[in-house]
Amino acid sequence: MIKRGQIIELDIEDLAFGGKGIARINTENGAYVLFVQNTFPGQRVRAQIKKKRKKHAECSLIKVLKRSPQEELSSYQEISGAPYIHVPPKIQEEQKQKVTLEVYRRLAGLQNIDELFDEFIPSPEHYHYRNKMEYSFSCIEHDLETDEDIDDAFALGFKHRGTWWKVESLNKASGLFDEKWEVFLKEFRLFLEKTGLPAWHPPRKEGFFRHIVVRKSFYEDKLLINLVTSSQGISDFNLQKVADFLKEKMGDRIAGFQHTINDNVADRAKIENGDCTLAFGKDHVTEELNGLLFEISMESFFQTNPKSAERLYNKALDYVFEGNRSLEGKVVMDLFCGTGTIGQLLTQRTEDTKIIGVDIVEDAIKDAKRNAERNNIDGVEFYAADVGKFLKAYPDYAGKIDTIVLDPPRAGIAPKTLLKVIQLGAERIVYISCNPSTQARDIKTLEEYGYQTKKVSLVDQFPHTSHIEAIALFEK
Ligand SMILES: C[S@@+](CC[C@H](N)C(=O)[O-])C[C@H]1O[C@@H](n2cnc3c(N)ncnc32)[C@H](O)[C@@H]1O
Repeated sequence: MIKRGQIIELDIEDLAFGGKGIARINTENGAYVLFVQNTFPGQRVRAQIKKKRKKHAECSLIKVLKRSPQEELSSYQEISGAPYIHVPPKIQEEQKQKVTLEVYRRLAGLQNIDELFDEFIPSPEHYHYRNKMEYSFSCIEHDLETDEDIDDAFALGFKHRGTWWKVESLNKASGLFDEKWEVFLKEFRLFLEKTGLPAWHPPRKEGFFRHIVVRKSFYEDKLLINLVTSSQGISDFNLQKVADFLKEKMGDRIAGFQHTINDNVADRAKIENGDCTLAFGKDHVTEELNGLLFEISMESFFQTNPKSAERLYNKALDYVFEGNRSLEGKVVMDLFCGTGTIGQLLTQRTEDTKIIGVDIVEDAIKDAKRNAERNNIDGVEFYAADVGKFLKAYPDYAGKIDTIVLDPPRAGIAPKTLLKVIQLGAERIVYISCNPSTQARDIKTLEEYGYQTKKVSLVDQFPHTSHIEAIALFEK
């Protein structure tokens, strides 16, 4: 019988939601199922047993030993964040649709999901679609050619799958982000290495270079660069020299270059936070969505695939207005509104509608207010608050809200908050989710309290990953 920690070779036969490949083995107690994250049917893989249950085990992928016959080797460097880079996009999309609809059937109890399913909306671009990328430095490098670790290295790229300390240097474009920048990254790494200052040592929590965060505006075709370092050895660091090198090599593609000193060693600390100096340019970029302009600073949330986000928002608004409804004189709530994009886009389709946006992040609300002003939008009010607390503090909204747009984070809506949302008694709810499994759980509750699921669409915001965005329409 298999044991936890054991390393095993498996043939992946099928796919489950969340990028979990399914393998089966025979044991003395009968057939046994093993799920291996980030794998694809047809692959032979080496995996490690992480969690063992009576009838199944969860494994982590160590290495793909044989590619699936459905894969076509792409010229991009495979990174842990894009396990399906070699699977043709059309096949990725078919698989995503199949496994996601199964989640609604199984977890939400929607046996008629095939009838409710409206459409699968692919990403307009399958490559170079991301508008933000975070690269890590480490002096422990995982060498992709030899599959061995190198200490005292100067690696810059992405974490080796399943580790937080080893980095695989990016030597060519990943296919996800700006190609010109990623081709340049190797040259930038060699330049930074020559400063003599060390890359971060994650286990020892010492070193100088920690991360590079890059934001891209497709509208301006510009990049905002944030170099994050510690303060260890800062007196030997010449920021101007780095700025000059960036200017020389990337020219006016760089909107701004900032240097952040972050000495916080907590693993989950937000890496962009810390003392920030703007070396040149500006500290934000501007993106366009459906004709409206949004200023995005380094820290604020913005949909990662803006071209696909336009399709997502259009579909969500189609659901809000479906059946030629008029929202004139009505109140709409945009809960978990981030920088307020949905509420602002909604005003393009209606007049004299009051929109209330709520998000817990104060900076996002500040951005939302500033962007609404810049786009000359009236009738939208934004509040920085926890949605649950906000609804508790304003019980008078109950019975007065016509439509609610919900777009919670991956973890979904806290059960108590969902009940408060239901108590508002809105006629219609449009629920956007980046995690259909938590959405499916919430659908069960919504249906129990009298909301009927009318339609579900899927939007592929994240090609080459297992992630998918869903939009569901509910009516009372
Ligand atoms: C998926 S984003 C939605 C953003 C927005 N709809 C958009 O498209 O830009 C989820 C948002 O929920 C916010 N959030 C997370 N927990 C929250 C809470 N308890 N109350 C209010 N907002 C919360 C996050 O700050 C984040 O902006």
